[in-house]
Amino acid sequence: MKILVTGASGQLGSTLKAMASTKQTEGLNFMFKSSSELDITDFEAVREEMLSSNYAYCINCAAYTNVDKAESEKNLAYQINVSGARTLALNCNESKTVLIHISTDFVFDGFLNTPYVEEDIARPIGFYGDTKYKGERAIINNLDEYFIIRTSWLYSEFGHNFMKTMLRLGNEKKELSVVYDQIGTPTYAHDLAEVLLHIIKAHSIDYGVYHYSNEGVASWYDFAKAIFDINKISIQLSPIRSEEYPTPAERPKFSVMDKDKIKKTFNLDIPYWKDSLEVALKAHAKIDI
Ligand SMILES: NC(=O)C1=CN([C@@H]2O[C@H](COP(=O)(O)OP(=O)(O)OC[C@H]3O[C@@H](n4cnc5c(N)ncnc54)[C@H](OP(=O)(O)O)[C@@H]3O)[C@@H](O)[C@H]2O)C=CC1
Ligand SMILES: Cc1cn([C@H]2C[C@H](O)[C@@H](COP(=O)(O)OP(=O)(O)O[C@H]3O[C@@H](C)C(=O)[C@@H](O)[C@H]3O)O2)c(=O)[nH]c1=O
Repeated sequence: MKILVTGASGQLGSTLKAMASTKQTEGLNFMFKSSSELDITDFEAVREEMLSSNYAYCINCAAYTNVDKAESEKNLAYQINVSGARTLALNCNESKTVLIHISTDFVFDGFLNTPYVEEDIARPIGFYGDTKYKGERAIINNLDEYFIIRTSWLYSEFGHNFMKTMLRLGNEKKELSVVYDQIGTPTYAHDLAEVLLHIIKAHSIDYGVYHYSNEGVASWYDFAKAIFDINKISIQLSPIRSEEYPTPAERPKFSVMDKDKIKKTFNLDIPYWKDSLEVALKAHAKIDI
């Protein structure tokens, strides 16, 4: 079975690439395309790629993910997250390829105080979230056979992410302040990638929108504290309010997602975020020597 992976050099793409040589992916024939090899905003290039190979699935790991910069690079963020998603949907439709697309908890405004379900109204408060939501709509309006997986606070040993930022700052600084009034759930990219492979191997036709993160709830402060505790990094860590850490983009105060739908549909047992963090930190230590 042939699978196209777009945005292959990013965090999730690299995670999938690392898994592609393991037993877990036997029988799956991946074609990994980085941004320079396949630009998802180039309609003709995507069309040619899809029509020339008989892909059963396309996993779209390509995205504009810089939340703060998206506020000033609106055109670029829109092109990648909205037009790119539409281009993939139209071409998947033509070539009968199932699209697995990744979206975000940042489609929600964060005003709820119970976990968001898939049917809750998306009302993004930042431009990144806005483009990700419009990207979801572009897929839903142009394709029937899709899985849109909304995930949150993705981290891993690969690419740029909060875990790696904290490890770097933990080495450089004696004191650090991290916001404690934004609540969500960290997600280890490896756990998410396993779910994507599970959906493919199950040949599922339960198309639609799903929420997936690790289990449990944390603030960014809790996440940072766990990273420092597990790695025994001694740093003076202080909890602060978002107002004390001004950023160009506002982030939702509460973006915990309810995972009942994905758990029931695919019979999943989801790891607790701190258990996965320990696994990720070990994996990071291995590649960092
Ligand atoms: N990171 C996070 O915390 C979260 C991410 N998500 C979603 O998960 C998905 C994967 O995220 P993640 O792996 O962290 O993201 P990354 O930013 O690590 O990777 C995105 C990749 O997309 C590539 N890309 C950018 N523009 C294009 C283009 N026009 N054509 C092809 N490729 C392109 C980038 O290439 P280059 O570097 O060359 O520009 C990069 O390799 C995204 O959809 C994101 O929105 C959801 C929730 C949380
Ligand atoms: C580095 C740092 C960040 N922060 C705050 C800023 C912000 O509110 C929060 C998270 O910081 P980051 O900017 O690293 O994370 P951010 O880019 O906002 O992460 C988001 O990325 C996108 C792609 C998503 O889809 C989301 O699910 C989410 O993972 O931590 C501190 O309080 N202190 C610090 O020293």
